[in-house]
Amino acid sequence: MGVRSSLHDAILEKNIRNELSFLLPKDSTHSFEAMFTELEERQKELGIASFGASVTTMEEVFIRVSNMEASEIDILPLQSQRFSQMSDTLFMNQNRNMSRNERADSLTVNESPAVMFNTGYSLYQQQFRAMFIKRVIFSRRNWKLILLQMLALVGSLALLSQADKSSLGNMNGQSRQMNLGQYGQTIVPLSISGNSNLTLIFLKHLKSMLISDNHTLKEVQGNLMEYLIENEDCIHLCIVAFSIEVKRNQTIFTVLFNNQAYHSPSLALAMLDNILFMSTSGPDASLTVSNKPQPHLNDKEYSRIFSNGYQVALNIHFGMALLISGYCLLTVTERVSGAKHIQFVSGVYILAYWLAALLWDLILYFIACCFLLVVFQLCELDVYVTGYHLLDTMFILMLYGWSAIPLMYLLSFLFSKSSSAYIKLVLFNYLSGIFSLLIDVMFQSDAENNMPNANRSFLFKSLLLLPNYNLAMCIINYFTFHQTKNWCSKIMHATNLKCDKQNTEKSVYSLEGQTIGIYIIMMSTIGVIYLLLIFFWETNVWKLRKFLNQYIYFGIYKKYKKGKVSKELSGECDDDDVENERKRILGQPLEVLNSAVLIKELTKIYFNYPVVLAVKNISVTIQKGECFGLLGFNGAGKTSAFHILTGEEIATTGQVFIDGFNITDNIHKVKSRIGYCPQTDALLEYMTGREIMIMYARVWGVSEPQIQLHVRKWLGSLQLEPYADRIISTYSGGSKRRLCTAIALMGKPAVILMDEPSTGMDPVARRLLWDAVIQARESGKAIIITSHRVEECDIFCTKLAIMVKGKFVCLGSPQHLKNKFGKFYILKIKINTDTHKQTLDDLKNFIMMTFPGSTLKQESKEILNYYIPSTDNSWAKVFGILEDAKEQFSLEDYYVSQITLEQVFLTFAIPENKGLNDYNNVP
Ligand SMILES: Nc1ncnc2c1ncn2[C@@H]1O[C@H](COP(=O)(O)OP(=O)(O)OP(=O)(O)O)[C@@H](O)[C@H]1O
Repeated sequence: MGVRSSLHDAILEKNIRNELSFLLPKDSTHSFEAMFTELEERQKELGIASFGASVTTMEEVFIRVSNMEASEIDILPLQSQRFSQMSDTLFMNQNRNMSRNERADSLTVNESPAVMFNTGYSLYQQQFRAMFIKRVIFSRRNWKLILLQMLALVGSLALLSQADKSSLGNMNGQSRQMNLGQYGQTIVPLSISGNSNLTLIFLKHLKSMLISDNHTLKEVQGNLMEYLIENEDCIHLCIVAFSIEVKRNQTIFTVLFNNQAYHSPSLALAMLDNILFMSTSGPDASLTVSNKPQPHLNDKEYSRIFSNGYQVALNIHFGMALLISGYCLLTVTERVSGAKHIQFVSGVYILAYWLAALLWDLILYFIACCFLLVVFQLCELDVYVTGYHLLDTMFILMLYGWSAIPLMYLLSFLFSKSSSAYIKLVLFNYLSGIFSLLIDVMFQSDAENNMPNANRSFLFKSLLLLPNYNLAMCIINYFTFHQTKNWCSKIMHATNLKCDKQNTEKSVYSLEGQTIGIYIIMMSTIGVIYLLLIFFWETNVWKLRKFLNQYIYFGIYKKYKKGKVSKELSGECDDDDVENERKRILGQPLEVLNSAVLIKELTKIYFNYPVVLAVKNISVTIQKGECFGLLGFNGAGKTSAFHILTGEEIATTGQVFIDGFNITDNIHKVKSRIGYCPQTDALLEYMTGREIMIMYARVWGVSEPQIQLHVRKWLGSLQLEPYADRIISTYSGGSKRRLCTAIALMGKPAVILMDEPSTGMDPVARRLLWDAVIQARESGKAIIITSHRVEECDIFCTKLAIMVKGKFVCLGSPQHLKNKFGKFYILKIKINTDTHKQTLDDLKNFIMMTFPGSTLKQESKEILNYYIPSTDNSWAKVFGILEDAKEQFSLEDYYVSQITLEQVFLTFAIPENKGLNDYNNVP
């Protein structure tokens, strides 16, 4: 054909779809005129839509310097000649622009054996497994946190129970020995009036008795009563006192007791009896006197049975709040970081996602409960752990987990930070437990409160929706029920206990009286209710948001901002390509358009204050095997459009069809058809690169035996193998982007969306990314990409749109845009350093005369940089003239290229500019 016939050593670099790219050796610039002349003359005959030329970029030089040829993966195998010589590259386009070389084949995923994807139940099973393993890995990597939560539960219970232990342990009355030693070292005053044998013997035994416990015997002269009242020491230390009065044939023993000491009367009498017994039976004789309360349940003890149940419930609440609230951490983190959205977009079933999470969290919770039962045992809370009670308690605790964990998941939707979610949920759990109990106690016991019965019953029914209330009531009633039963078995006729047969023989699980049946039923039920609410939220919140956005907010906005809506959202555009595309889409039915992605009059308004019109009525189609580049400045609306395409945001008006499915109506069908690399790295940072890739391979349904190979291949394709077994949080920014890209590409999506995928990547990594994107495009996938690197889009995008303030301002292939908006060539002339000033002036005059309207944009000692109008100056003419000038002015070198896409793009930074017709505005 034209290029080869004129230039034999031209190398076909790429041949993709309707686009050819040649490498032209620099030595052959003399033949360029003939080649371009032939192309221009035979343009129609050869079916060439447009063509252009560009020069080697610095980036290519950088890669060369980076020794890529030494690497196993030679990503630029065909470009070796480009770097050794300063050559021009010719692009021939038929509406499409160039692509990367086709030889990055050592990486190609297309060559590997066909990957089998599971569907149906096997896929569900695989996804459940992936989600479960993800949770296990999180717990394994954060084992300290998990352990801390468990310790918080058992620790708080153990500590709090320790404080109550005395009251809990003293349920049975204990006997007490009547012994003066129990009061420490005391003073025993003794007053003797008169003498008798008996007095002497008494004195002897009293002394021997007191000496053993180091008590002080104080013989009082005078009035004993006065001594007892007035002596400072005695006021505190005299528990008993003796008085002996000898009257003729009579000796009177009087024993006095301190009536502030609870046991002193019986103690005093016991001492006197002991001494008298020793007097009659010898010094070794002794009487041991003890008191033991009768098993009688007074009102105080009766209320203690109940209060102890309450104490356990209150103590458990604190630890449970610390433990249960922790189950929101991963859920909030995944949602906020966008990792959950990527998982759903990759096709994870909602059921698999939540049930796997619940199963693993229940396993962890079960382990914590086992520790808790050990603490019950250690705290002597026998009623919960003896015999089959252990199983009952475990059953109650597990039911609480079943109801509380889904509630934590549900409430986690309210938070946007995991740390604040945890703190707030701890408070919620603790306070809801405490206050619900308070309300219960207040309204149960306060017979005088004048709340109507209906309201009271409503209040109690509402409390039953709180897992914490149900747990507390189970703990309390279980304790009370068994303690009451215990007491009833000891005292058959306890007046204040209901010990009748009906009460003592009923089951603790019954629904009547102070039992736990109703709470057990409620915990089982609300667990299911909360799970259903989660599924409802996940599946229907979309519809609710759609209704609010499209009908309520937009309806109101339209009413009050009629003028703005008709002006800004009309969809009309000055650019004929944008307008034609819009008309084509509006004028043809969906089936005729038959595109992988169809965006039809899409508008996105953020109804915040102030209202932001982010996307303003854009329409475009993207076919299979096409790569659509969305260019725009910061805040142009690219990410908003992306969010709508992935179902993260709701379109205010308009429709988006992905693979034929309307995303606004059927978001769930669309999801498994998208591979998405978001703007921010939505990775699970506690996993390794390999682990996350394996997880996504399972999510996509890659058959188990093929997973390792498939993952290795994708890790290799983006040169991630060396870091594959490192935790993602230790990756560099560029490596994280590569991983995100690999995840977006690895499945079997029909459409791949990439939001600034190359941000932070070095040139080598970028090349790898381009190769991977090109391979995906060639395999028939539709790709939509946003990037601030315009040259990147120039390389692999087949269609481009530049977005300014939410609108498309131009649309078409890169070559088309360059031809349309860049009505000039860039000419760089390298002059010899020894060129005379006169010759230089002659050269400048020559250029200005030969190419009228040219502008000298830059001038340095060696280089002259001109912009030459392309109208009336064909490629052939320019090359012909410059070849002559090269000899005439002894130029060292020159090259001509068309303008870059970046220059086209930058012109739109000035809104008044409509392309590059006035190249004084060109940067
Ligand atoms: N959640 C939001 N709430 C309110 N306004 C928003 C929200 N997200 C984006 N915007 C606004 O919408 C406009 C478009 O933002 P968007 O993020 O889509 O731009 P972009 O082209 O992706 O920018 P960048 O290149 O910086 O990523 C901006 O004015 C932005 O402030």
